[in-house]
Amino acid sequence: MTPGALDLQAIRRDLHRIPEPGFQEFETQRYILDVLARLPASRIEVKTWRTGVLVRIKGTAPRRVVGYRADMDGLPVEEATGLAFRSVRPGYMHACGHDVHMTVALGVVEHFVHHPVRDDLVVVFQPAEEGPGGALPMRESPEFSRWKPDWIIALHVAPEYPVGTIALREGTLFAGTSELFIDLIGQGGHAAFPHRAKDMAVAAAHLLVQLQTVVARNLNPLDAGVVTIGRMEAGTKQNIIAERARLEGTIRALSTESLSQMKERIEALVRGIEEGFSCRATIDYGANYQQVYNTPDLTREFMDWAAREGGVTVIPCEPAMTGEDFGYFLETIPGFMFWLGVDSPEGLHSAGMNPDERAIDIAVSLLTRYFTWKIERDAAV
Ligand SMILES: CC(=O)N[C@@H](CCC[C@H](N)C(=O)O)C(=O)O
Repeated sequence: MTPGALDLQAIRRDLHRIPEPGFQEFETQRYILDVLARLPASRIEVKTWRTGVLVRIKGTAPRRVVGYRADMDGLPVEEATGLAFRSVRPGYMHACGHDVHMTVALGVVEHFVHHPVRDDLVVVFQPAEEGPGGALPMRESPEFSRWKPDWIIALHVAPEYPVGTIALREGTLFAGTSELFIDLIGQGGHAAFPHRAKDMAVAAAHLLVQLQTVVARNLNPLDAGVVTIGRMEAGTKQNIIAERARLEGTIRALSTESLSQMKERIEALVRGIEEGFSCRATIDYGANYQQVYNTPDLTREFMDWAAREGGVTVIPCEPAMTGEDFGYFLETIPGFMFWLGVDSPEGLHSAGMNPDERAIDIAVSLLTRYFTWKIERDAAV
């Protein structure tokens, strides 16, 4: 195989067709393993962890291990891009760009297989970023621990930035998040006799509105937080009073303290609903993600290098309320994440999300030149 022989556009389109839920990325994993099998075996070692893949590319005189991470899962979104290579999985789509992330990672692997550098490079394909979170259990696994990088980076596609740009900042880039699942249990009954029932549709409607005060009336306006209920259901039929209701959402904040404060407030509101509507309620916080905190000196060094030699426009940006379990890698390993401009007409998690594929080559070139420069520069110091 000759350098640059992988057709990255075709790979991205193949991956785009087969989005899978977190920890069910079986076909995606097989596909990645097949692509890796097309590269010369002498320089790479490949391991699997659950539905993820870890690749170690041997350095020529390794002193350190450099890490790069891509995520793998899709989202429950019915694709509406009209693309010829649209998802073949009804109701599932790569609406968060993980198909692009994996393709860039494969491009990075291919480059370093043919252009080895001094240090070992570990490229991680991590499952379940959208939930329930693959980063923390992967980080704690023996497979990852044995190859633990000394520093690690990752990117995320950014629909709102033009191709040829990247955006990042030192310190907090993404919020800390917690999923939120609230179940309300009342008493069902005939629609004609509300006085003999405990209507959880009405209770859920009240709670939905009250939750809007958690940030607006409790957090310091100079702190950032968000509560979104993305799914709500109640009842079984139009003429039966709903015995049960469920609200599903996510809460986010830029500081751990604010996230705890929001949880306390939610719990107080839910207790109030129990009292006011004579019902029982349970709260489940599901998966919680650590903030993505970019190591300041590494990030600054990368921003300076990228503006000078990266061939991209570097945009210093504000933190975003998106979440990313990459924050768990950054909790114990220095590194950073950056936004990659892909100029999509519709945003992340939308049915029309359609990244400009030119960003793939730009990212592979940026990353491979940066790793090469940094590894050589650090070896010289
Ligand atoms: C980049 C991005 O969109 N990430 C997701 C992460 C999901 C976290 C978790 N499942 C939650 O909903 O809190 C995001 O929604 O920001």
